[in-house]
This record gives sequence, structure tokens and C-alpha cells, in this order.
Amino acid sequence: MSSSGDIRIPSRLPLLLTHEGVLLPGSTMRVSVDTARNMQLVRSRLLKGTSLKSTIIGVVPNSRDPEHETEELPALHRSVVPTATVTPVPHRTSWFLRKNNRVSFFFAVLFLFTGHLPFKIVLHAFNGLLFLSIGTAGLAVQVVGSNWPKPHYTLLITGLCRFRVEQLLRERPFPVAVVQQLDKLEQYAGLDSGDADVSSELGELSQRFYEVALQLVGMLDISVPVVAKLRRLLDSLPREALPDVLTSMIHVSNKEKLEILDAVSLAERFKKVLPLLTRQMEGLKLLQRTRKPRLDDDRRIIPIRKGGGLAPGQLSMEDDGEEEDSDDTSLLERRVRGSNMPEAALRVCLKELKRLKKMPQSMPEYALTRNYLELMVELPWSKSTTDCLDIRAARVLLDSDHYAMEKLKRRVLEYLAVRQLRNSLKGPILCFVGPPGVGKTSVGRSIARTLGREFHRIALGGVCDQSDIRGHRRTYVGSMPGRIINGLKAVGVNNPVFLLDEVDKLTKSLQGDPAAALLEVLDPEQNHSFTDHYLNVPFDLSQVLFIATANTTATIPPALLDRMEVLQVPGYTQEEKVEIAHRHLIPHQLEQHGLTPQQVQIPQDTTLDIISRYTREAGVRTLERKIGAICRAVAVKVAEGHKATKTPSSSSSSEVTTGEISDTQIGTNELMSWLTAPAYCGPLTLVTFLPL
Ligand SMILES: Nc1ncnc2c1ncn2[C@@H]1O[C@H](COP(=O)(O)OP(=O)(O)OP(=O)(O)O)[C@@H](O)[C@H]1O
Repeated sequence: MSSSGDIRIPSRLPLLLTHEGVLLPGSTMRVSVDTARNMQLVRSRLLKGTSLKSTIIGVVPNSRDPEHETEELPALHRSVVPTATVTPVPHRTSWFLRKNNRVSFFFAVLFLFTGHLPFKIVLHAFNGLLFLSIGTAGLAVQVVGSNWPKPHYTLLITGLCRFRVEQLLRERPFPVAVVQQLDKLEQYAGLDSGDADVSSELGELSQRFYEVALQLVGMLDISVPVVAKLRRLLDSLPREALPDVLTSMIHVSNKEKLEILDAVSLAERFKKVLPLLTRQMEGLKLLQRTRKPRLDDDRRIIPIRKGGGLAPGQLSMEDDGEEEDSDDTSLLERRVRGSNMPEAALRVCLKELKRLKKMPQSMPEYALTRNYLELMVELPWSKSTTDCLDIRAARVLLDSDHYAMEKLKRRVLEYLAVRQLRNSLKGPILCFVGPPGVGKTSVGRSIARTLGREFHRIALGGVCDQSDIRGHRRTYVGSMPGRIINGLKAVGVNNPVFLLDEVDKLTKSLQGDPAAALLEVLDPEQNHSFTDHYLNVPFDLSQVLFIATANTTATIPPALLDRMEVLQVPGYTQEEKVEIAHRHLIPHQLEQHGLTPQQVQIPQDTTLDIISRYTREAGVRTLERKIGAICRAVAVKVAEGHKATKTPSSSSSSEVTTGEISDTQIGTNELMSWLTAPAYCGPLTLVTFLPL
């Protein structure tokens, strides 16, 4: 390896002859490879090599059309450099001489015929003067192959530094040459620091160059990612790299790029690129004059910004400038900083933001990182509701929401009272265990109402993957946060009431045990630093009030059961069901179906009949459904403006007689058909309704 400065390239390089574009150090170029020599290089060097060294190749601009490739090596781009800078001269009969140069040919013939020493010297001098090929050593970062429309590869190459071809070692199957590295970076090390050794001319040149580059960037729309990137590069790159990088980014012809490639001396490079920058600026000014500035919603001008350059560092993470409003990622950065997240989370977010700013938007990871940051911003790190617990009001509310359940309501009130006195949420997690439809979920909702907190139900029935609770690691495609973090995002506060519904229906699978993941969530000693795999930073769950429900304790894992206080919710007696129906279910269903209590009246006997003949359950869910069925049928009749339909059995003692509304009554058979219970065979009391 030949060494010079920070970048070291191998002393022998395979040469890739490009006919489109010029690769400059510090830039990245996509090269289409379809000629036989280049294809061979890709196959035997890039695809077979395993070391980093094997991915470094020499990219040399080639003047010949690839369509007309012959067995002979084409003429390479040749730079004209003074002989004083030329150290070595090719030892072999030079292949430089063979092609396209009449002067060389003339001297070659002369040399062959005379063999005269002075001619040899002249020939060498011409070799050195005229036929030196300069290329860019590049790192092949991506190789993509395709067979359509014909076999070819596409390479993504990042330019490292210039080199000069000193000696061609072989031509087939692909050219390999001894090269000399040209960009000796250490000689410019003092450029930025203002070292006294650095010639003042070079220092001035670089400063002028930097200022012109700043002016140019200042004329562009900073919200365009590539412009924002260029602005950052101006400050972060060493000054000596700027001419090459800027040339590859502005509008210049291939010929001009070749001239910059040939400019081995740094001062010459600065001098050659400066007029190109000025030309670009002139072009932009012209555009500015011809095109009326267009304002978009954010009141920014696209694509050219009026006025002069930007102050250095204006785009830096710390500044709050006008440009930041128009820059999408800067807006996100402001939201990250304003979200009041803990120090650890903020550090992670800023790191991700930094990565995001460097990523092109087309990269799949861009969307992933953005989604992550959006979630981090939306999470309620410090947003909470104030508890408004009043035990007397809580008792009234619980009583008005639920009939019976005296034991359960008493325990809930005790629980809330202790919480109020201790002003802390540490304590056992309440777990309501009972048959379906006895009001477990609805008591949980009432608790949230009494506390004045947000309520969120997490259905755990059938959950068999622990990632459902803890989230997926971000390395997976389609990764998401778990249900706890999703719930917090949904409610938007960090102290909601979370109802973990059906904890007894969690199942184990190959994807892990979700019950084990719940252990950390429910343990008050640990849940202040709950770490979701997706977030990868702890989130404090200690303010969340967890309540669990289950139909049986038999299938709850013992470790989980140990963390909870089980409150049995027994089924209801028939009388309790009748009361629940008349106090809660019927008014609720009437409201749901847009009916008034005057339009439908269901006597207690009817309810009892429905309960005993049409439902067989501990809870009241089926009863509620039956009442819903009656309401739906009545709603149709009411909407139709139905007239009285009295059946013979309607004269029974249980008939509803409510004055003027009794003329429109539904008979036994009709009601029976609404309830769709095949086993029904006895007489039924009547339901009365008023037409609209
Ligand atoms: N004591 C009660 N007072 C008033 N309404 C009740 C009562 N018990 C149950 N309900 C009503 O019954 C319906 C079903 O209740 P809920 O969904 O809370 O049952 P659950 O016990 O959670 O059932 P599951 O175990 O199937 O989830 C709700 O509309 C609820 O309001």
C-alpha cells in the first residue's frame, strides 16, 4: 500500500474505464458496467474479493464510445502536467504511445529507426508531458447485476482520492496498473487552523472559496434535503475537499470536471472551481429575476431564496432560525425538544435526528426513523390529568352506574380511599374475576370516571406473542410498539386507567410468554422503568392505574396472579337482573335506538319472562341483546307509523294500560318472533309503543 495522509490506497489498482461521468474524490457516482473489460473486473475483483482492499478500484475516464470496444485498450483520459511534477516514466513499451496520438507515433517511429539516445530522452519527456492518466481511486459500495435488456452491472462508487497511472501491468482480462496516490492530505492540514506554514495565498484562496460557496448555498432553498446537506458539509468537510465535492454537486460539463480532476495542485483546483461557482451563482440570479418567487403554505420561497447567504451554523441543531420552520427535520427537532421527555430519551432522539438529517428520503430507513421519532414526540412523557377523587362522589357514581355488586363496590371504594390518603399508586392490582357480562369492564370504566382519568381497555384475549406487550425491536421490518405504549399514545396522558381485559386468556407460544412480559408492567417496583423493545428507552408507568379482569383464576399464571388482588364478581339473581334491566339496560337501549320511554314500556313481568325464558346466563349481556332486539323491532313500527295490532291474548291481566298510548300494542306472537327463541311456547305480556 502506498501511504499518504489519511487515505491509503493500494499501489496496484484494477482500472475501471468509464465513458459517462467523471468521479471526483468525495463524491458518489453510479456507473453502468457493460463492456467486457469492466464486466470482468466486477466479476473477478468485486464479486469474488472479500477484503475491503478488493473493493477499491481505479476509475479512469475513457474517451472511447463503449459500443466500439475492441481488443486493444482504449485511450484513457490524459492530463497535461508539467514534466517537473512527473517522477516515473513507464518502463514497458508504452501503451500510451499506441493510441490516437500522431506526435507520439512520429516519435516512436523515429526512435525505432534511429535508436538514438537524444530521441529517447525527448520521447520520455513527451511521455511525461502528454500522456499521464489521472483517475480517482474509488470504493465500490454497491454492485447490482441485471440480465435485462442485456447483462450488465450497476456500481455505486465513492471517490477517495486522485492517482496517476505509472505503469500498466496487464491489459486483459481487465487493466491493472501501478499507481501513485496524488492527494496528499497532510500537506493541507494547516488550512483550517491557519497554520503559518501554509502559504498565505492558499489560505486566502480557501477562505474566498468558502465564502463564495456559502453565498451559493444561501441562494438555494434550504428545505431541499440535498441543499441542507451541502450546507452542513461546508462546515464539516476539510477545506481542501470542498472544490471536488462542490464540483460534483453543481452544474458543470464533463469536460470541466476532467479539468478539475487534472488539477493536482490544490491552489489550481481552488482557482479552477471558483469561476464555476460564480457562474452557477450568476445563473441562479438570472433565474431569480425571470421567475417570480413562489410562496407555498409555509411562506417559503421555492426554489430560490431571496437575499444573501446564511450565517455559518444557522442549520445547526442548537439554533432556532427562520429556516428551521421550513425544514421538515428541524420542525421535528423542535417538537422533540419541546416534548419534555427525560434526558435519556432526548439523547436517543437527537442521535436519531442526526442520522435522519444525513439520510436521503428515499432510503427505507428514513421512514422507520421518522416514525420512531414521531412516536417519541407523541408519547405523554410528562402530560397527565389531575385526579379529582372525592370518595362520596365516587360512591354515588358507582351506585348510579351499577345496581347490586355491593361487595365489589365497597372494595373499590376502600381501594380508592387508601389511594387518596397515601397519595400514591403503589399497591396491589385489582383483578375482577367473574362470569361474562356481570359488569367487570363497566366497573373499570366507572373507576376512571370517579378519578377523572382517561380510560383505555387493552384486550388480551388470544394474545400469544410477548411483542404484543413489549413491542418489536426496531430491526424487524414492520416493527411496532407494544399495546401498553400504543395505549399511552392513544390516551395522550401518562396516568390513565388501563383495563387489562381477559388476562386469563393469554397463551404461551413460540413467540414467548406475554404473561411474563406483563409481570414487569404490573409490578409497581419495576414499572417506573418499563422498556418497550421498540422505544428502547424506559417509560415511567408508575402513574398508570392498572385493573385486570378475568373469567377464572385457574388459567392465570401464578406469578401474575400473585401481583393481583382478586375480587370475585358473582352472577346475578333473577330479581337483580330485572332491576338492572329497568335501571340501566332498557334506558340505555332506548337511547341507542332513538326511542323515548313513552314510546316503549316493558313491564317488570315481561322482563322477568324474557330473563327466565330467553336467557340462560350469570350476567346480563344476552338480556341486554334481547331488549335491543325488542327496541329495533319497535323502532321499525314507530318509523312506519304503525297502527294498533291487538292480539286476542292481549287482554291478559299483565297488559299495559297507560291511557292514550295503550291503543298501539304488540301482541305475544309478534314479540315472540322478535326475540327469536325457538323454545318459547307460553303466553307473553305485552309491549306498548306510540307511533311517531
Ligand atoms: N350491576 C350492573 N349494573 C348496571 N349495568 C350492568 C351491571 N352489570 C352488568 N351491566 C351491564 O352489562 C353489560 C356487560 O357488562 P361488561 O361488559 O362490563 O361485562 P364483563 O363482566 O366485563 O363481561 P366479559 O367478562 O365478557 O368482558 C354492560 O353494558 C354493563 O353496563
